[in-house]
Amino acid sequence: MSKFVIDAKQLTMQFGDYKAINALDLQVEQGTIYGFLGPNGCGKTTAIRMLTGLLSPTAGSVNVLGFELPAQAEALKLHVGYMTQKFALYDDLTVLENLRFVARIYGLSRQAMATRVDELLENYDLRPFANQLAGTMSGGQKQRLGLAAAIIHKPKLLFLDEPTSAVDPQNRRDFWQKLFQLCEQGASILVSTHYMDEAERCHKLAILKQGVKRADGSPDELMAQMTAWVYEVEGELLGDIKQCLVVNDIILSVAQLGSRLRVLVAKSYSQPEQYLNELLQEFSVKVNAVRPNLEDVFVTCTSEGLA
Ligand SMILES: Nc1ncnc2c1ncn2[C@@H]1O[C@H](COP(=O)(O)OP(=O)(O)OP(=O)(O)O)[C@@H](O)[C@H]1O
Repeated sequence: MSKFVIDAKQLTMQFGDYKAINALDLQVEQGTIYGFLGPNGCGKTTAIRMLTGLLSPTAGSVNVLGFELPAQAEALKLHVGYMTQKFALYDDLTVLENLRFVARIYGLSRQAMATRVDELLENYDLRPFANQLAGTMSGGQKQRLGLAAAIIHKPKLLFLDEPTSAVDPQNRRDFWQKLFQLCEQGASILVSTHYMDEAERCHKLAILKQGVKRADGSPDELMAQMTAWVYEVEGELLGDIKQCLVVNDIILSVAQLGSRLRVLVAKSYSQPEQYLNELLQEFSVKVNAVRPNLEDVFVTCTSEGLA
């Protein structure tokens, strides 16, 4: 098998006149966590549904774990796990009943089911809730149950669609720790997210906008390839300073962070610091060059008007 667990070429999904995914090329290496980052409605779920074989693309080709989709979608199902955005288990079954139910769907024998369910109750801190109805659990507990159910059949590839949207930062950290453990055991993971701290944890990621991949690579590569300079402007009258900056074409974004403005300047301009100082000479300001972060990359890639 190729070293790629996902190899998609020119994958396209058209709903009527609208291209939800437009000519997506994607390669995900075995044993890695790959992130899909993008604003609401950019096509993350649609892409994941095509990569799991649940949705047939209107054009392009995709090979997942050696299976050609959509032709071999049925055979692929036993080898992948999929955790959807919303809790997809039964609220009126207990934790134990839910896990046993999913185990039966995947055809685990009685003995294998008992061993695996016990293992998951332990590893995912679900034992104290084993006999509690799933619908009465907290967001974090539901998320652990959702992940346990998605991996009950030990899939080689796991798809997670915004898995942490309903949990607090500590639960998010714990959840990511589990993902890294799964990776160490040989699984590969594709995860969609809105959170920059999650994106930074991925080995590689793609930034999507309106169905088009705007950039991909490791977080470090993406930051190095950024097409904008990043500055922070300190001073008084930040509202007026912002107004003065945003009307300029080479300023891609201005965002207030407490008592500073974070300003992205197009890299096509060669003397950005001098430019900012001249532009803001009527104000008393300090302009500092700073290191880009993933949020800057995201903003640059998804800004309106960028080619
Ligand atoms: N079955 C469908 N029929 C028509 N349009 C659809 C269908 N499924 C998705 N879309 C459209 O495709 C676009 C992408 O939707 P998708 O759910 O993939 O985005 P997303 O990036 O997952 O969004 P979010 O982050 O909000 O979950 C949206 O404009 C959506 O309305």
